[in-house]
Amino acid sequence: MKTADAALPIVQMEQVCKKIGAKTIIDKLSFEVPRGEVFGFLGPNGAGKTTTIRMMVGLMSITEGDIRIGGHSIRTHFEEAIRHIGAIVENPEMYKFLSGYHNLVHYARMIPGISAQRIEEVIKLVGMENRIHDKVKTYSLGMRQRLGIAQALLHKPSVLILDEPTNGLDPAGIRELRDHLRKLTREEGISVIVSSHLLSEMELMCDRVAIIQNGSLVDVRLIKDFRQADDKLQVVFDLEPLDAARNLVKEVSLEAVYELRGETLVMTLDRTEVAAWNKRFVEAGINVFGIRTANKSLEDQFLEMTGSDQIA
Ligand SMILES: Nc1ncnc2c1ncn2[C@@H]1O[C@H](COP(=O)(O)OP(=O)(O)OP(=O)(O)O)[C@@H](O)[C@H]1O
Repeated sequence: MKTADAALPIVQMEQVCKKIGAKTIIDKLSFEVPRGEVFGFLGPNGAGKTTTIRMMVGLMSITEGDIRIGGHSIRTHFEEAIRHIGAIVENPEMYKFLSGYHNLVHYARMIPGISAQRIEEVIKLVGMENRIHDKVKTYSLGMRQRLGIAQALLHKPSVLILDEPTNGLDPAGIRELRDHLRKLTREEGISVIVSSHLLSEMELMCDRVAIIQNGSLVDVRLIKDFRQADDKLQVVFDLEPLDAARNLVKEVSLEAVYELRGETLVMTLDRTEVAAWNKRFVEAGINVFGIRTANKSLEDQFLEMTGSDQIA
C-alpha cells in the first residue's frame, strides 16, 4: 500500500507499557520495524511477545506510550493504523469442509472492495494454486497456515504480523514458510513481523531481530551482524602428524594463537589466513583431513546478551 509516509518505518513502538493490575508486563518498549524486511520478535516464554503483538494489532489496549503503524497512531487513528495490518495472532478460523478457495471467497465478502483477481493473486503469493480447490480438512498444518496468510493478505496490508508461525511445523514446513515470507517482502514489498522463542528459526527467517526479556528490549540487531560479530574465526584443523603441525605454527609465527584440542589444532585466524595455513601444512608434508570453524553460535551470542538459559 503506497502512502505519503512510505519513508517511515512501518511500525514504530514508542515507550510502550502494558500493565495488568499491578503487574508490568511490557516496560517502555521502543523499537522500529523497517519496511520490506522480515523482522523477528524474539524472547523466551513469557517475555511478552504475544502481549506486544496483541497491542500492535489492536486486540489489547496500551497502558502507556504509543504504536504507530505506517505513521498512524493506533491510539488516536485506529482505523488508519489498523488498515495497514494483516495478522494471524490466534489460529485463523477456517471452514474445514470447504475448499481453501471457498474459504477465501467467504472471507473476502466481509472486506469491501476485494476483487476476484485479488483472490487469485494471494493464492499465487502463497503458492497454493495446485491445492486451493481441495477441502481444508485435507491440508497439512503448513498449508493451513499459508491459507491463513493468504486470507490476511487479501486487503493488501503493508505489514503481515504472525505470532509464533512456526509452532507445530516440521523443518520442511519452516523452510517453506520462510521462502514464502521472503517472497512477500520481495514481490509485494510487504514487511513481515514474526515472533518466536527459537533462535535457530529466527536466524533462518529474519533480516533483523528485536530481543525482549521480561517485557523490556534487550537489543535490536541485523542477523548478519551476529554472523559478523566475531571477525576472527576459530578454525579447527584436523592434521597428522599433529606435533609437526604445532612445530610449524611456532616456527612460522610467534604471534599465532592456537591450542591443541583433542586430536585437532585450533587456531584463531582472520578468514583470509585460513587458506595460507592450509597451504603451509600441505607444503610441509602434513596431512590435512579437515578444516572447519568453531565460532560461537548465534545462540551462544543471544544467551550472552540475555544472560538467560531460557532461550532455547
Ligand atoms: N491477562 C493477563 N493477566 C496477567 N498476566 C498476564 C496476562 N497476559 C499475559 N500475562 C503475563 O505476561 C507475561 C507475558 O506474556 P506473553 O504471553 O506476552 O509472553 P510471550 O513472550 O508471548 O510468551 P510465550 O512464548 O510463552 O507465548 C507472562 O508472564 C504472562 O503470564
